[in-house]
Amino acid sequence: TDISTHILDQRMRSPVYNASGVMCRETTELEAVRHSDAGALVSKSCTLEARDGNPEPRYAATPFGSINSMGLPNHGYRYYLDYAAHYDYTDKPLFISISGLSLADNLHMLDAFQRLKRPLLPEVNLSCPNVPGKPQLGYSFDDMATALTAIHAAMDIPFGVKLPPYFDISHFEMAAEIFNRFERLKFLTCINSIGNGLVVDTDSETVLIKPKNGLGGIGGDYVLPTALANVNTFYRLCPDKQIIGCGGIGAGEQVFQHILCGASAVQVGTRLWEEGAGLFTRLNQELVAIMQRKGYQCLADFRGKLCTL
Ligand SMILES: C=Cc1c(C(=O)O)[nH]c(=O)[nH]c1=O
Repeated sequence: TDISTHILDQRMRSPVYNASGVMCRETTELEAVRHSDAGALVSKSCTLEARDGNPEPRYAATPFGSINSMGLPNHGYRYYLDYAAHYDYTDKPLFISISGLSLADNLHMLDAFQRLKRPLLPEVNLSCPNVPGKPQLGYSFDDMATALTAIHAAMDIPFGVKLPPYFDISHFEMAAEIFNRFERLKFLTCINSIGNGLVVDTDSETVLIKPKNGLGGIGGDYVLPTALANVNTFYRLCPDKQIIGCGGIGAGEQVFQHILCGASAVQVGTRLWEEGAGLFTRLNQELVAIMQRKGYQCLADFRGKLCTL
């Protein structure tokens, strides 16, 4: 049973890896993912300068997932640039998440990464919901089109975007029309957390996290139907791009479902935060078991083959 996959021309022995933001801010964390059974790794979204992020508590696990308002804590892009400069790309693909506070910052960082002349894969984050005062690009179609036009003009290497969840068919169509303008935009990672949820503790009658009156991005089981809808809809609307699925993955079954909906690879956030890097070994084993039960030899046997009624 072969669970390998490719993003562009880069082979992954497993289709599963971390979601940006989880187990990827420190080089020690990136190395833990690299030494695990994950098929790739992605770094924490970076900004021009290092950031402490929002006051704690800023992450909480809940019965069916998680809520976070980290506030983009990271060491600044040079830290991840150094990791990318020395990385051994023959091992597993390295994705670099970029989340500048301005288009100029994004262009500056992306240029620095492409000048490394290394096969890293930039994932431009259009969907951070937790930087106070910064509306996320993914929900402003004109601003997103402007930013992607400038990024595409500046980028010689292929890149991807990390997208927020969309919920309205016309929004799917408008977003896809924008993405399809850009040939070197090669992958779409769907979805980021569902922004600005609120989790309340009944006993204390209090929110769980400190920033933003307790509002934060929702992940985990709660978001699986939305994640699958975004994966499958962009899979159908953007046939020249690969889709990376993210959202609601806790077992091999959800890995299978994301791939069935069209994903070429999948990322795990909440479940990885809660379980640790051994998760990847478990997910790979569970995916193999499902494939064997169904008689599939490889991921292409079922990728994108979701049946409709
Ligand atoms: C990059 C900021 C993000 C953050 C964060 O750092 O607060 N949390 C998310 O759930 N998604 C993000 O994209």
